[in-house]
Amino acid sequence: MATAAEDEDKRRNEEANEDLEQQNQEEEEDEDEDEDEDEDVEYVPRVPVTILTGFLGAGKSTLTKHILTAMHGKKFAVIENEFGDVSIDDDIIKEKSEGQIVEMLNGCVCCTVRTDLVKVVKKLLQRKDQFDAIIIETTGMADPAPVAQTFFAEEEVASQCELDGIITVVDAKFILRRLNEEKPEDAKNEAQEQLAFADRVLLNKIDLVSKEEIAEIKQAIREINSTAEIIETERSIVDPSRLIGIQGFDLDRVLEFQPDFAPKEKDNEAKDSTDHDHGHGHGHGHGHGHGHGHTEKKHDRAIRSVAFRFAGDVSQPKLEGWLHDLMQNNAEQLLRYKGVVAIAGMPDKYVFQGVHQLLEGDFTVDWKEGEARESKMVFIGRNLDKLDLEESFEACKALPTRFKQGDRIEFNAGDNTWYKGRVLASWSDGFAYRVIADPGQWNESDSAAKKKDKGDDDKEEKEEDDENDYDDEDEEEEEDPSKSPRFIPEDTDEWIRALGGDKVKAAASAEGEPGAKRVKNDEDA
Ligand SMILES: Nc1nc2c(ncn2[C@@H]2O[C@H](COP(=O)(O)OP(=O)(O)OP(=O)(O)O)[C@@H](O)[C@H]2O)c(=O)[nH]1
Repeated sequence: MATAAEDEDKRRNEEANEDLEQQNQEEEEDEDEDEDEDEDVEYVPRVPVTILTGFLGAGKSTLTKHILTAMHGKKFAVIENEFGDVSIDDDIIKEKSEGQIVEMLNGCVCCTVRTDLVKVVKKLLQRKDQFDAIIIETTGMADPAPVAQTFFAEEEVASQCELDGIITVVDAKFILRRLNEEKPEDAKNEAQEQLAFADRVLLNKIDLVSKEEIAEIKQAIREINSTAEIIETERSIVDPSRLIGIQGFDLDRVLEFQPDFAPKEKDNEAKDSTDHDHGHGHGHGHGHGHGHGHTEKKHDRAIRSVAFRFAGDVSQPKLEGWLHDLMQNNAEQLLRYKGVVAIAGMPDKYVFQGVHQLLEGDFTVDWKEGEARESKMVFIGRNLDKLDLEESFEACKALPTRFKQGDRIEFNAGDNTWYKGRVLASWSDGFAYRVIADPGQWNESDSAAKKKDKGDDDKEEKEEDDENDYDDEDEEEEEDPSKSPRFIPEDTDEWIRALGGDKVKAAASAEGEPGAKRVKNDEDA
């Protein structure tokens, strides 16, 4: 026969489930409404933008001309960026580009003329019905990052344009020399930088090098950027559809990326990362190792890519913290990164990508049935410490939770108050737990008392609240933990504990045992 405690337990469970059902129904209704609203919004496609980079004389203008003539039926607006006032490329390109729009931009697009770039793009957007896409040919010395950033950071530009990809043209004859060039402290090696950002690499002028040299160059490029496709060309001749419309910056497309997980790389990386541990922030890696043996050269390069993959799920709050820390501490070093992550409690893949601190992340498509949930990512940057990245990411792994569905617990609702309640689900919607408080856990007089205790500092705020009774009621409704389920970010004693947590802890330490013991459900009833 059921005891009174069991009956009470059953009743609370039923109430909690009813609440949950009602909430789910409301959420579904909201979603339907959102969809209806979406249907009313006119969808205006954004103008794709391709950035062409590559060292001086690599073959960028040759490529631009080729695209303009070979991509029949498409119209482009080309932004030509040159250092000097005399625009030679302008004339050459205009010759080739009947019906295409060519805008010149003097000065280096990544430094002095960034605001000019915005102006030129805005001007072009006024007649965007006249072209299908924009191509920006940067000067050979340009850093692609600020150019790319313009298309995220400038609101008007970002809302009408989308970065399609960064194409880096490489001069096969000189690239190794450029990559190994020693630079003064703090100076950037532009050739490394341009390769790091690339979504596609055009290995041009292959007529000037041997097959063995091509293999060596590809290896050197791979060390810097393990994800970009390398296309060998002569006179920059390539099917333009391999370069334009690639959606290299599209989050969904990032799903398709396959970082090169060559096993040999792993050994090198581990060694490499310790090499770089001692030198932070000063472009180390140029200064030592003057030998010109090929193995030595590898370790001279400050820019490299590190890629890794992990099986299993990660915790969303931990991942967010990790990405936040990365952006705070390493944004300058991180040139380009992409990742696909399995988040505990979420059916869809989380995809992130970015350039320096401009991180974009979103949930995209679902994990397929039977597909192994795993996380894979690649970081391309300066002086990256692979071990550190791997270890810090591994710390984001979702650990098994202590409590299971139906367990009675106490939880912290973020107001330093412990509420008694029950676990509705674990690893739910990216959080460790979804819980609901027992009925009557929260009441208005407690809340008023808490507010009073907060003292005079909040007086102004309170007056504002009084003026706006309607909003106030809404807020309190939402904050009532007895009415709506709460999400608990982490399975720690700071957020969730066994019923009677403090008492249990005291008892446990009195017995000389570390930590709290689990409490049986019926002990509380
Ligand atoms: N041998 C050889 N020469 C090439 C090839 N591609 C381009 N060139 C030549 O290399 C020179 C430089 O090419 P451009 O296209 O002007 O190079 P760029 O990258 O635009 O140069 P900058 O604007 O100065 O940065 C030109 O004389 C081209 O004709 C190639 O595949 N093989």
